[in-house]
Amino acid sequence: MSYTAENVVQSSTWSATTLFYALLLPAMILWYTYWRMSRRRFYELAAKLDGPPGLPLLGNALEFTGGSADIFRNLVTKSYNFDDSGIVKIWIGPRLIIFIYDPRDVEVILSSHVHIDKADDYKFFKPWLGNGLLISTGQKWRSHRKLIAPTFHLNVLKSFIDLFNANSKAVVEKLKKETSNFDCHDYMSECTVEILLETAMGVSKNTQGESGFEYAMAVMKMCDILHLRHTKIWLRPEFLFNFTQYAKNQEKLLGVIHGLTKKVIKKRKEEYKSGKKSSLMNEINATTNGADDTLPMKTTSVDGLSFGQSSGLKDDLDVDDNDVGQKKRLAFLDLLLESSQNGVVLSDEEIKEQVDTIMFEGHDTTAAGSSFFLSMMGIHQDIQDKVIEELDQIFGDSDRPVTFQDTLEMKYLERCLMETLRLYPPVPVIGRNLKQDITLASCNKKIPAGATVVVATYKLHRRPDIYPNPNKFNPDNFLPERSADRHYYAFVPFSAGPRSCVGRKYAMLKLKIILATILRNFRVYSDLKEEDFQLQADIILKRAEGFKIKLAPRKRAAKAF
Ligand code: HEM
Repeated sequence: MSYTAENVVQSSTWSATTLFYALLLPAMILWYTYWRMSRRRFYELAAKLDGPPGLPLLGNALEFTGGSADIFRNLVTKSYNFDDSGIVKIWIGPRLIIFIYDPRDVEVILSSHVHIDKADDYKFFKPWLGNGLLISTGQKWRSHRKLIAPTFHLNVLKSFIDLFNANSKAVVEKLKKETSNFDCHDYMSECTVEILLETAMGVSKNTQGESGFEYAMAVMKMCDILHLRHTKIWLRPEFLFNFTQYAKNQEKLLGVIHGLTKKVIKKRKEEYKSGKKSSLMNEINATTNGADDTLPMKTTSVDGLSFGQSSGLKDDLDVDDNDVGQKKRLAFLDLLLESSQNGVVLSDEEIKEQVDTIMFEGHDTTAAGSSFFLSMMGIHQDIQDKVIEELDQIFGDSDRPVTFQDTLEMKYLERCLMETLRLYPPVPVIGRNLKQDITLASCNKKIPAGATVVVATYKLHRRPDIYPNPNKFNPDNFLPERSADRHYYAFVPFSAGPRSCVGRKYAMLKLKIILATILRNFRVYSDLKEEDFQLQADIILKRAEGFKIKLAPRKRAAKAF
């Protein structure tokens, strides 16, 4: 054998490689042992919590395979085994996730000013929403929330009523062409995006044109991509996602979405510089100066009306008007622009992030809520009769637009809406990352810092000990005397506490006007029953088969005004 220089190099490379692999395995075992030991307390506390058995290393990850509807059904069915304990622990690889659905435990999380960090799953929103209100945390979230919450004050919302009416009328006109079974979600989605464009961004219908429609479509398609990334495990890592066609589509869609947001902000900024007040600001000032006296100026809440949450709960949307000075009563984008002109509170980028966040949060949630409501009406004809009776009492044969006072009188419709949000909460889970241990109020057990806690709203809302016959659609669950007996945190479709939904009152008011307008014009039917629903919970709860209903013009109905 001849020892050429080439052979010597080859054999030393080989022995170095062998040595590397020979050391790799023990190094990995050592690292893993150290890692497990450093998390010993984490594992000890986790072991005390109930949950289904999992596989080594993978944990319960295999439960998340299959289609969205299969995953949802599987998780809900398996969770029944843990109904007595009120919590379910699962592992996805090294990640510990605890689902909670006892109102006492839900209160510990949602009422806290400490546990406000969103779960890692929200990171897919980053390219779209940046550090907007939904995702941000700490001081940034606190200061922006303080700034934004007053723009959802009831007196600001009242000034949107004409726009809500005009868009409701427009959707009724579009629905007239549907003569057989169809999916109402597309209509609800388009309508909510258009309303948001007008109310939050001040883009009027006349100027929306093609760009408004293109934007609405892009928002809807972006939601689809995000939904996919939440359910398809292989689409989660950035480096794999970036290889797919979805990543390319996402880039294009974000171009459209961010393009319009930037354009609108730029235009409004120029108007501000030239001293031109927006038409929305003028309307709000007219309204808050007493043009509409259905509600005293100071009022933020109305007796007997909870605007979507237990009436005993209060959040920063319920602050007294005295604390929300006249200047702060501006429409969303106007307020952000004014703040940025007057100081350093918000940069252009931050304004863009907040506008994008409102457009996302305000659209898909409301579209799902209204589509579930229409489905319920179609299935429960006797209940629809009562809603129609109430509307006929309020409006008679008149085809006049809905006023704020009318919405206060829609008590039965409101109960149906609340019952819809109970059975089909558009946001079926709320995830938080724990930075500190918490002790569960229901059982005194601890959840360790580092775990993800998921408030399982869907399950909480169907607890048999809180809602008798919990799977039955029964609007009487929201009769005042029944609600009064319940734990405040037993009904949280809009979350609750300091990180509650900032659009809660906006959503309830808008939904009442859209849904009342539809039911003044049509009777809803459904061929399917609730047992036929294939629910999927990606981010927003939906019917996988689509929200199929049928409409028939109402005989006595007022024409769309
Ligand atoms: C039926 C309709 C709606 C439902 C069920 C709903 C539900 C929720 C829920 C459960 C959260 C908490 C999410 C979490 O912590 O992970 C939330 C947050 C939020 N919602 Fe809504 N929402 C609705 C409509 C709206 C509307 C119309 C807007 C705006 C116009 C809006 C804006 C927001 C914002 C900005 C947040 C983040 C608040 C923060 O973290 O401080 N939502 N919503």
